Amino acid sequence: MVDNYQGAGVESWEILNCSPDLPYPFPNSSLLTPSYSIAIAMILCIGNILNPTELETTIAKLEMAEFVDGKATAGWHARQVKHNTQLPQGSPALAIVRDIIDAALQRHALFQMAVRPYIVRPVTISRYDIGMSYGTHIDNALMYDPLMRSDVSMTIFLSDPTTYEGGELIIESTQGEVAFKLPAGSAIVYPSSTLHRVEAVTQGVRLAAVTWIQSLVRDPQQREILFDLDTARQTLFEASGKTPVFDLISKSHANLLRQWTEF
Ligand SMILES: O=C(O)CCC(=O)C(=O)O
Ligand SMILES: [Fe+2]
Repeated sequence: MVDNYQGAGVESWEILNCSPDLPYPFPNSSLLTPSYSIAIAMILCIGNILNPTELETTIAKLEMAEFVDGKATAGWHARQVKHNTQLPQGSPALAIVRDIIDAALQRHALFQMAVRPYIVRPVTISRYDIGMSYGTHIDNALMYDPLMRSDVSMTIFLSDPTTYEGGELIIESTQGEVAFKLPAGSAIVYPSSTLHRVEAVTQGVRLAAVTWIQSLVRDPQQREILFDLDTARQTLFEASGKTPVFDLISKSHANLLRQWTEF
């Protein structure tokens, strides 16, 4: 088996345009259109990570669940700026929602292709009521149970963005800050190496699932090259089948993957 994604219909994948200048949602059926608008490699917004049924079940579980102070799971420095609540370990709702999201991530071809997950942490479910925020921080590089390195951070937005004010995820780069607030059920994946924060919620409630991933390809620029090559060869395959050009790109893709993976 070469990989899981060969021949997958590119049209069925949905990349959202992350550009803050454009209204969301901004579904984009072409994988060839750049979807990341700032200089950090591999910031990707993925539409409909959860389908409507999964989203509905998740929200129903969270509406009845009890949340606790989120400081417990932050590193000693992030704790100072973390003002939110989370589902506690042992919460029945957490177990159900984790299963739903885990299954959704495993079957999602675009997530798999862009992130190349080796270890995906069980999600944390957070809730920001009015006045809550999470100030600028860097995510822990190493995480335990299971022991892993965080390469990719992910937020799955669970609340309809029209139901709350504020709560944008802000990612800092040398070129400035970019704000993300995605439709419910959509996700952003971004390198864990970035400083980021969640703006204060000023109206409504922001629910989100966050997690961290150790990738088979730790370098975001290498991940981006592999993603672009994979996208190009699959688009070529859709257009003209298994041509010699397709074979050449597939060869380069496979051989770079061989050079750059670690586990
Ligand atoms: O809720 C978010 O969008 C991000 C939260 C975050 O940065 C974290 O939990 O480390
Ligand atoms: Fe974070």
